[in-house]
Amino acid sequence: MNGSDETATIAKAQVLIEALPYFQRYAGRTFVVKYGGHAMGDPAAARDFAEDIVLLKAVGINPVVVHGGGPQIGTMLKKLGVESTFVDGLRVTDAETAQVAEMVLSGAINKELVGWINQAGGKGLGISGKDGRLVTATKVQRTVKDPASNIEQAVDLGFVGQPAAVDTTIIDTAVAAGMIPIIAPIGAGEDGQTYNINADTMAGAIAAALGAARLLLLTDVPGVLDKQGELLSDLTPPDIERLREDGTIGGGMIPKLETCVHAVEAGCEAAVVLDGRVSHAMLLEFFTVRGAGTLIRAE
Ligand SMILES: Nc1ncnc2c1ncn2[C@@H]1O[C@H](COP(=O)(O)OP(=O)(O)O)[C@@H](O)[C@H]1O
Ligand SMILES: CC(=O)N[C@@H](CCC(=O)OP(=O)(O)O)C(=O)O
Repeated sequence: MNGSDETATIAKAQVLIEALPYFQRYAGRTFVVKYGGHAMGDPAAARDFAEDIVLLKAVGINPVVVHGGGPQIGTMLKKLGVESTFVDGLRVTDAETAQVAEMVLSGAINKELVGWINQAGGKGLGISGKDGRLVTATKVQRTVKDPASNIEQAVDLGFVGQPAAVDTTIIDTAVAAGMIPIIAPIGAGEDGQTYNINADTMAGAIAAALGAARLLLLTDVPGVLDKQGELLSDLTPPDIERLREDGTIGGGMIPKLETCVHAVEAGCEAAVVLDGRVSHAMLLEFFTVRGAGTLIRAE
């Protein structure tokens, strides 16, 4: 072992020693982790992510992974010559787009993630919201303001769904059998219609239904930032409302934080927005005194 290997090993051991009380505190609890499509782009980071998930399982925590894949769906649609548009961060989904989204999310990405988890020594079980009737979806209804008249008008997003009911039996069964559920954000309606669901929304609904100790949203920023770009480390739902009103948060951060508020108000203990680009970001968040990212708790 050379000098720099030794230093790295000592640093890892120090993180693990610091982590011991946290392992005990969370043993037997569920962590729902949303892994976004952007974060998956870097194979080294993906390997670290899979190792962290398997480590959580090894120390007695039950990780449940919900993955995205927006950029990957976009690439496939482009190859097929299909145009994609978004309303409030949601992909307008016609029948062909729904088919492509299911193929990319439930087929390619889901199985790739299962592969990484298995390579890291875990037992991944790849499913979507359809399996075991995990998520029954209903169509999302949205309105947008017409800039000319300032009047709210209904906009049809097609087959974009939201979880209306969550039956966690398949997750409970997989966890009891020592597996790590890896969930694609696709659901079916009562009538069997396939719905494309925003991955943050899917993760929040599952975290709420499981009464998870944590909902973790791994994204491409250090957390929620103030107007000066400084990290806001603790937020409550009223803080989030204020940040929204004064324009501090925008874009994709709005649905993300809506999901966090919904989850913590519906039974998840706390949600965290953190930087999925940072190596071992989850371990730093959970198992160090300093933490990382933005923690959101109900008041
Ligand atoms: N106050 C804020 N703090 C951090 N990010 C913000 C804020 N307001 C808007 N954002 C945007 O939200 C983005 C994260 O949301 P999104 O792009 O939907 O992430 P993901 O693809 O990981 O789901 C950031 O990259 C940033 O551009
Ligand atoms: C309705 C809707 O927008 N669904 C998303 C599902 C994937 C997703 O949310 O992936 P990320 O987390 O990587 O963005 C989409 O079609 O892109």
